[in-house]
Amino acid sequence: MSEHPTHQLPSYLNSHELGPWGVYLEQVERVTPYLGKLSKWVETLKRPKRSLIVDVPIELDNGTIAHFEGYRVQHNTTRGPGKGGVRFHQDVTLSEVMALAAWMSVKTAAVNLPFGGAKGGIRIDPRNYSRGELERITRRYTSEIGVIIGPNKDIPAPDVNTNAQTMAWMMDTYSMNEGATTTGVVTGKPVSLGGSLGRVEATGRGVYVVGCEAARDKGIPIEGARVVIQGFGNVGGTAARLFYEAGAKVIAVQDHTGCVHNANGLEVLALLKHVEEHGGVAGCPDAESLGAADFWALETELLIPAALESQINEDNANSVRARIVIEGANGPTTPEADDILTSKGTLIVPDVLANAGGVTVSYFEWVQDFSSFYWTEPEINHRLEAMMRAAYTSVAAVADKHQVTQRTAAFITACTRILESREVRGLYP
Ligand SMILES: NC(=O)C1=CN([C@@H]2O[C@H](COP(=O)(O)OP(=O)(O)OC[C@H]3O[C@@H](n4cnc5c(N)ncnc54)[C@H](O)[C@@H]3O)[C@@H](O)[C@H]2O)C=CC1
Ligand SMILES: O=C(O)CCC(=O)C(=O)O
Repeated sequence: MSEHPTHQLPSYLNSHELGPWGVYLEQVERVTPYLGKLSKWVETLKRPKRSLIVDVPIELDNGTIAHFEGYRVQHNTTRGPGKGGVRFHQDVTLSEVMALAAWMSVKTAAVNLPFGGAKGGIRIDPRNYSRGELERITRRYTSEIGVIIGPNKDIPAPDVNTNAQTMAWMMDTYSMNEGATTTGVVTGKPVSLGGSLGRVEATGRGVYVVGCEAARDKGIPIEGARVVIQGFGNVGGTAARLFYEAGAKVIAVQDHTGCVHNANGLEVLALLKHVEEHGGVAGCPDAESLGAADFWALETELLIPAALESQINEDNANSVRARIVIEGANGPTTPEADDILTSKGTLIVPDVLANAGGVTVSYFEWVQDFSSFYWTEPEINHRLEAMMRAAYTSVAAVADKHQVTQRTAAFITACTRILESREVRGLYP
């Protein structure tokens, strides 16, 4: 009998040097023993279904031509169309987008939305470009990835440094190329274009809801609880406001401009205004500035990483003194840091559960666009909160049953759903 190398990964997929993709592969390794007979299919989770790298050329305001590298990765579409945001960041890589797409597959399955996972990105620091240049970049990128996106194929949404305006340009470009207005091709659009009420705040609201559930499990009252947040954009800023309004004390915030700290609690509304006016938290009045090492070592009930990947790692995990980590960001904790925190008794509510509020309301938006029937904001928030609570309860129950972390429990739930669908669909075209 000849030996066929059936499980050999393509070289670009198998290195643990590959940053976030390596982290994701490690997470899949950890869940495999819990998948029973379905583990036969686990290889499908270790390779993206489709990865597209595109050149995005535009004319800059000064008349020169610039080229940007863009990506769209569809990790898995077994349970439905690809779904996931588009990131504009100078450090975006294919490995990062592959991992972010894979986490979307796990996330949509963990909360049982009828989607697969996808993600996109452009390697650019948007702060260095004018609004007109960003519009041209977004439109050209949309045309380049237009062959693989669509309301039944893959539906982009906002992520780091993109917003409702970016989605409006994407929707308009796709619609012009198709010759028909197609609102359902992206979510996170302006409400005037078929966007959903509540989408802007949805991810932060979901973080708040599962944060309250986790705090209750740990016997921590939200009123007076200390909260430390990294990232003060869409996710971190909204979560900060909701915890602050519920009586928690947001004692420190870090963003790309620095860290600010006030042991008595920051004035979150004033801080949001300061960021709007100055572009970052640095220089905020009534707060002292803090070095990064001191920021991570702050004693706190809740720590919310809401910026980028691998921020809690083997260099700082030992110093973390948080009782609960709520992962607003995607992939903020490396597997090594996961182990260190877990051994210290820290409860980690994983990204694929904690930040699923955004894609949940994106799902509501997609449904509303298809039916052209729009829901009220209280209706949306009520459904979102119910789905987040149900997802938290079911992941916590799986964690309890198998005596594993909530991350492994969320992966067990999600990978089982994806691989069951894979098995019943079969492989042949
Ligand atoms: N926007 C959404 O609906 C969702 C976002 N996420 C994830 O949440 C995280 C944050 O996304 P958004 O809030 O949308 O982005 P955003 O662009 O609105 O805000 C990003 C924040 O991170 C900060 N930041 C960037 N680099 C940093 C660094 N090196 N150190 C400290 N802070 C830094 C920025 O200053 C900013 O405050 C990302 O991991 C994203 O993938 C997850 C689910 C949905
Ligand atoms: O709203 C969406 O479709 C996806 C949001 C996203 O990119 C994420 O959850 O990481």
